[in-house]
Amino acid sequence: MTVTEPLLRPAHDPVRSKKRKRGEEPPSPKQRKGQKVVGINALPWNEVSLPEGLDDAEGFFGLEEISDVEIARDERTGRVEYRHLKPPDAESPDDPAPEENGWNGCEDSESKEDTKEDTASPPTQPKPGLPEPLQKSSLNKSKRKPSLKSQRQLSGSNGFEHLRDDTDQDDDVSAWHSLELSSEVLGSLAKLHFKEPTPIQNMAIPGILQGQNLIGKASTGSGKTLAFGIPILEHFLEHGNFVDGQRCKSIDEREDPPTALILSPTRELAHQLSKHLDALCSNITLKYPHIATVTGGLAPQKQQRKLANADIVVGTPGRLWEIMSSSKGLIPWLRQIKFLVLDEADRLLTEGHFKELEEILDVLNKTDVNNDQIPSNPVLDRQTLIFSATFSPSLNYKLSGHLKTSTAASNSLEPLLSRIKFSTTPTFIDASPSSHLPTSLKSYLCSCHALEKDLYLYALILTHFPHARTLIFANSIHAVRRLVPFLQNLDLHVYGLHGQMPQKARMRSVERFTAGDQQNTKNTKKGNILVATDVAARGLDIPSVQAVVHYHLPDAANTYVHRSGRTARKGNAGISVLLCAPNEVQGTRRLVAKVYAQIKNDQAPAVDDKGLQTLEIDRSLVARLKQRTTLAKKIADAESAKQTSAQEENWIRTAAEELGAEYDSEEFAATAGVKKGKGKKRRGNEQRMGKMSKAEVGAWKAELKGLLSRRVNVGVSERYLSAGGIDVEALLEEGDGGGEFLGRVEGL
Ligand SMILES: Nc1ncnc2c1ncn2[C@@H]1O[C@H](COP(=O)(O)OP(=O)(O)OP(=O)(O)O)[C@@H](O)[C@H]1O
Repeated sequence: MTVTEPLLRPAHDPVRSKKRKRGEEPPSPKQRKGQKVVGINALPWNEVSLPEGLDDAEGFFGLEEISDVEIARDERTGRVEYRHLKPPDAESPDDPAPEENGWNGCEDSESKEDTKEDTASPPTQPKPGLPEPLQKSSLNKSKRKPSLKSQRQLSGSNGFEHLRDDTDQDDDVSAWHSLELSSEVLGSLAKLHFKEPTPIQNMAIPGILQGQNLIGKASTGSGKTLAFGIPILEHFLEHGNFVDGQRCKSIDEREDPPTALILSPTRELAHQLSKHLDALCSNITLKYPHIATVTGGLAPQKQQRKLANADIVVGTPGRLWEIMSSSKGLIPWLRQIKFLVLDEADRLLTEGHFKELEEILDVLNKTDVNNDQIPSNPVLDRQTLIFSATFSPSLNYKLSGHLKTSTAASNSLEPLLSRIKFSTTPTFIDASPSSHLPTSLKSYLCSCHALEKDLYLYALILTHFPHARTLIFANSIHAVRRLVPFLQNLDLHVYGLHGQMPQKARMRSVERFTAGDQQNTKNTKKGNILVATDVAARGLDIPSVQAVVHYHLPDAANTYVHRSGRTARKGNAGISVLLCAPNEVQGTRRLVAKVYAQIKNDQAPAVDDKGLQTLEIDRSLVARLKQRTTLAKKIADAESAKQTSAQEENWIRTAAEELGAEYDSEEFAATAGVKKGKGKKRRGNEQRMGKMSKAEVGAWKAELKGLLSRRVNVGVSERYLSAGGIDVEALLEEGDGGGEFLGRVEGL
């Protein structure tokens, strides 16, 4: 039987076949020839794109289809087999197959799907006439043409598009030669324009290639991902399952264990790690490893399918454990990995996060003498690699000066070492022994009244980085939900990110924030803002984030390091500003001093506010912005209160209907206001705001629009001007159309 129409596979349904269309030719023997019979998971499934509004509703996110599949039953074994009939030249341009040696029936499109899944905008088509880096490269002996697949894997809005091969010349990568990497990997590094290894890469790669276990510390944005990614890829290229030089999986994929399992504390970081590794494979065509990303928020069935075919598994512990514990064959298969990587290890190992990781480590380390395939002690057969920018317990102090967790140990690595089993004592590498933060980062503290943080936040954005890509951190989901519409009402480009958003919306926010300067900054000169909880604090590598604002103070010094590390990456300049109420200033200075203190043998650092400068904002300017922020806040509150009360009412109506009780909306409104106890005032306010009529809110909006269209009188005094703190040209320039505040303090 041949399926020529698309065969749809909902994420949770078994495969159903369709008949060949009437009048359609059965596949010719020629078509069949050379096309291998493969397992269902090795077929090149394509994700069905859904309309934007659907998000991942009701499990439809992850729906996949396939066409031109022949399904046959082996008469001898009774086994159902699959053969994909579409020859490579008939593949759609969106799904090109490797060009050489005909179609490889063993290929899958895991990595492509990962990229697609994370990409709201359509993927960039490969550029016509793209140069042939392999032919030009002096390092590559092979004259193979790069496949369209490898070009596509670098396209799309994944943060790596700036790395795409868009030059006529390969970069000189001779600085990598001492690391003795393969020509494939060197070719990829050339394509990525990574001319030389970063210090952590220089220090970590040789040892890992020699088989060491390793704990690697280096400041944020210093290239830790490739420090472990390169040796993993080298191992895969040397030992992977290749037939005639092509990556191949047998029908029973479980026979080929994956090379590496990489664990990350957040979903965004896991997806980013996959893309980063994908980019590293840009020069590798037929031996391309399958990278499976396993995180919460996406259909588990689809991830299970991807897992079965994976060479490198990247995941968050929660979802990975969910899949592992429900699938019998997976555990012995994963036990055979050659590399176990814990990225952001100090976070993964903190209490609360550790439970599922502990389960995973337990089963991965378990000895099994009854299984021939699995080494009786799997720990001995694998390398364990651990990375972070912060390992020191001294950074785990709260503002109050107490340790946040019970990891108080004389030796900072002790807690780690006690929780993880290594085959041999790991080597500890510290690529930034005297600093936790990138040297190109400037840190500021801006003091304001606790109730005026919104106003100061707005003033800060307008006065200091109106055109920048800015990341604002808040400590609660509620604060993110409140700040996003507040800033949007002030005509700023703002997106939100927190753990209660559907995964697809989370990805979209990061993509839009990342793509922002192409979309709007060029045209409107507006900046681009992401308001996030600490889900964005670790590992996210968004290009050109110029400023980080801590709207709420970080809970510990290491959180400060990771949040601030979203800017000033790869030696670029960046600023980090802490918005602080007067009573918080002292504790904050103490906390940041821990970060800046010289670290020697991980002693408790001396209190030292070196590195943290005070940022003053002219209070008379702030006062002039107050009317705008008051209106923006009132509009945001009214709209959110309306939404909340509609949701609550809906919920109560449904519950009443289910109980067969009568529901009176007026009675509900009356009683809701008289509830006593905590939150009564807030509920009262919400009710009041929810009752605002459309006309009243409309009037506020009109008033705010009027204010935003007028320039703010900066009231610059002669003294201020002569002091050189104000950009006079900007002051005299016509407004940007948005009625923005003019003037900018240089030197931040
Ligand atoms: N050798 C190199 N040359 C130039 N750029 C590089 C090199 N290695 C990595 N990069 C780039 O540097 C950026 C930061 O790398 P990466 O995300 O691995 O940093 P990190 O140390 O893991 O940061 P964090 O601690 O915040 O997770 C990425 O955009 C990556 O592509």
